[in-house]
Amino acid sequence: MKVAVVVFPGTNCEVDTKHAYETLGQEVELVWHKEERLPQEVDLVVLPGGFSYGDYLRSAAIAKFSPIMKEVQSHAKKGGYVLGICNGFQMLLEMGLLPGAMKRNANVHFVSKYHHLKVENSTNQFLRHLTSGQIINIPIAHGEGNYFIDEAGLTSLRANNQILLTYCDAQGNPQNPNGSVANIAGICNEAKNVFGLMPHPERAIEALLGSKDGRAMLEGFVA
Ligand SMILES: NC(=O)CC[C@H](N)C(=O)O
Repeated sequence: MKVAVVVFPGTNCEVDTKHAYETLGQEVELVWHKEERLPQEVDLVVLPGGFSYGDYLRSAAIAKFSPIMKEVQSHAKKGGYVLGICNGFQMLLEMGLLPGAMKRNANVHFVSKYHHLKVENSTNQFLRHLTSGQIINIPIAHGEGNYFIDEAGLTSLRANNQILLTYCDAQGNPQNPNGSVANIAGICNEAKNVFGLMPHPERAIEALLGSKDGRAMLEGFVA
């Protein structure tokens, strides 16, 4: 599988993401955001975490205008897989590839810690190696992770099984570290080829570093 990891000024998770996919035996290319073409025959485009353009205006508000984003849009429109992690999730929202928007965390603090998540739906490529209802532990690190969507949008996310992950405690009781509507930590589009989440699976691929629960997620795309 060929993975393209897009790098913006201010991105800081591209090396971890590349390392994670290389650990899974995949071919990974870092792609500078000024490029106008994605590598040929790319299977998965990852928009990694970080602070693109220093989060000026609001997270990902400027990154969406980068030249490579036209290609990312058309890759997604053709049914190609796109995964947005943290700042990458914020980009997918800004680009309209995923519904909803991100606000500052309700407590206006940057939160950086391990957090339990509940797998809400695993009938998709990304979470297929996990089970619906499973509790996993993955780091979060963000200042703007307060996911917002209106009532009608939430109803349609639920109806189409687009809610992937919610925040919870170790027993699976709902928790909310940032104010997100319905404790949402990750969603996908209706066609289930575009995925966005605030937690960082690429930081949870080795038990030695605290958790390898992210590995199963990243493996979802590997044939
Ligand atoms: N880790 C990240 O990707 C950070 C995302 C974003 N810049 C925020 O703080 O909300």
